[in-house]
Amino acid sequence: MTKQLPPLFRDKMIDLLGEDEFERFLASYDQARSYGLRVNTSKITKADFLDKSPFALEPVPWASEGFYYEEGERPGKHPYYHAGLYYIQEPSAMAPVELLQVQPGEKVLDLCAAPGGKSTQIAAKLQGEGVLVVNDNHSDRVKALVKNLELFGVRNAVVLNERPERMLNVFQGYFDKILIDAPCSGEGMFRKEEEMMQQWERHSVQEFAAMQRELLGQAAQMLAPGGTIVYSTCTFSPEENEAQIAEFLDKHPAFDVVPIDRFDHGQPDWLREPWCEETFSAQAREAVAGTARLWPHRLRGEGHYVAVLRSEVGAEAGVGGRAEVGESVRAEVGESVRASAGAGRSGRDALRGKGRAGTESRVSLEPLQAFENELLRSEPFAAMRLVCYGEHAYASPAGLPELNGLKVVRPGWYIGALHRGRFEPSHALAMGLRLREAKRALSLASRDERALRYLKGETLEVAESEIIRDPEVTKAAKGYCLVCIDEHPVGWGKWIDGMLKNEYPPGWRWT
Ligand SMILES: C[S@@+](CC[C@H](N)C(=O)[O-])C[C@H]1O[C@@H](n2cnc3c(N)ncnc32)[C@H](O)[C@@H]1O
Repeated sequence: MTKQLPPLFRDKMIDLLGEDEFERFLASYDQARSYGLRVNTSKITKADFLDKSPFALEPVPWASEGFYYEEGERPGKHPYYHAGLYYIQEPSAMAPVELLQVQPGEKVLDLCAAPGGKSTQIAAKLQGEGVLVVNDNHSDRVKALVKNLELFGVRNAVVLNERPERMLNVFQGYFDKILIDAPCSGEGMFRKEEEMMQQWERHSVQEFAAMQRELLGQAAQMLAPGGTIVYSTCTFSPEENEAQIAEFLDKHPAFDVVPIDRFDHGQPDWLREPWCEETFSAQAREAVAGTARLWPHRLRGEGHYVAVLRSEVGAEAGVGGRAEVGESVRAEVGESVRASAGAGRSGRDALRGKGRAGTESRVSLEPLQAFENELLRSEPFAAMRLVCYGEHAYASPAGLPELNGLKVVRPGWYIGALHRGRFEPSHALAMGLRLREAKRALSLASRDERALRYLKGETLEVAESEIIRDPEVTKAAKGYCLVCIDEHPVGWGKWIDGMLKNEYPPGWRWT
């Protein structure tokens, strides 16, 4: 393995680390890597998960919900994975969100979010309260992001597929917290993913540094006064790390670095030729010592860099000044979602929406209301804004600005389709519910062979007595029911005469 490191990378690391430290660093490439998962505490408490965990777990010291599991375990092949009880995540990658210190109720942006590892971590910290906007400019990667958020049962996320410069006017000074998990040269991932080495040879560090500089400036404009940005990369190069932060601090005097004590420090000494120009202020150079480096030879995880940047409480909103948008933000018919109904019940009998052709349509909400009355014990959308996109209904988190003109992939929690007078609940709705919220449900034990058969998409034999319902409220067993495994929702089924018709989506099935 060590022989295959790109020679230029090897030479640069010797220059940065010195011969002795480099030898220790190099030896880490021959050591086994660590594997991690993070418990979804919006679905299950850590204690309950540890009680029923089928894997031997050991806490990741820097991530409150993170655990190491042993090589050879296959957490992706367990019904609890399909129930969204955890996310499989490299342990060092858990650090940035932990350092963002997200609190329930905050407005949080994950600017470079796909495939969503850190978005799901933020969502768990928000506990369903507040607003989570996640964005990625890569349209294919956004699909995985949507799937991971749905699997995690996130209710309060909006998914965008935008270039950040087009978001500036809409979100000027809006967010309490912003994560920039920046596109980078990926040097810290060489051990985990060897193909990153070929990618490193194709793209220069300078190419990524230019993108990172822009992203930092754009995030500053979308941050509320007193807000926090966490900037992270999975690379070692000072050009993409300390130099980005020093340059940002010199350009944005309203920001300070919040020092991180838990990890090795950032390296002011590396702010020099041949890696960087030596033009940074003494203050900025000193401040980068408060940023963090996660080294694969000094902890159980891959290589990362993290900086926490806080803006002054009294700073002007959008501290970078007014948004400079290269092109005007225009409405994209068919891409944007018109939100027109309030959250109140009275405004819910019909929704005005936009169809793909851009024609205004009125969508009757009666079938959705009938479904809620029949199936849902709680009112999960009560504090949200219902929006329609063609036939598709979403519950959007309260307090969002109008998103017109932006490429919105999900304006909120996807509830289902209103089609020819019927309501078809979405898989995302099932994943975002709890067993206690359903008036009709089936809970299979994970050891019951039908649990796996359900996940494979098979029709099941289910006795009427197995359908959980409160006879006071719902007498009939017939119809939609929330299917759970060990009481955790995994999807919908339709029960009739001793059979459960399987509604588990084909793209999600156990293979
Ligand atoms: C390091 S990855 C993010 C990983 C993700 N945070 C996670 O934890 O799963 C960086 C992401 O940035 C996206 N990206 C690159 N340039 C971008 C830009 N200008 N704006 C938004 N996203 C961008 C890439 O498509 C990529 O998905």
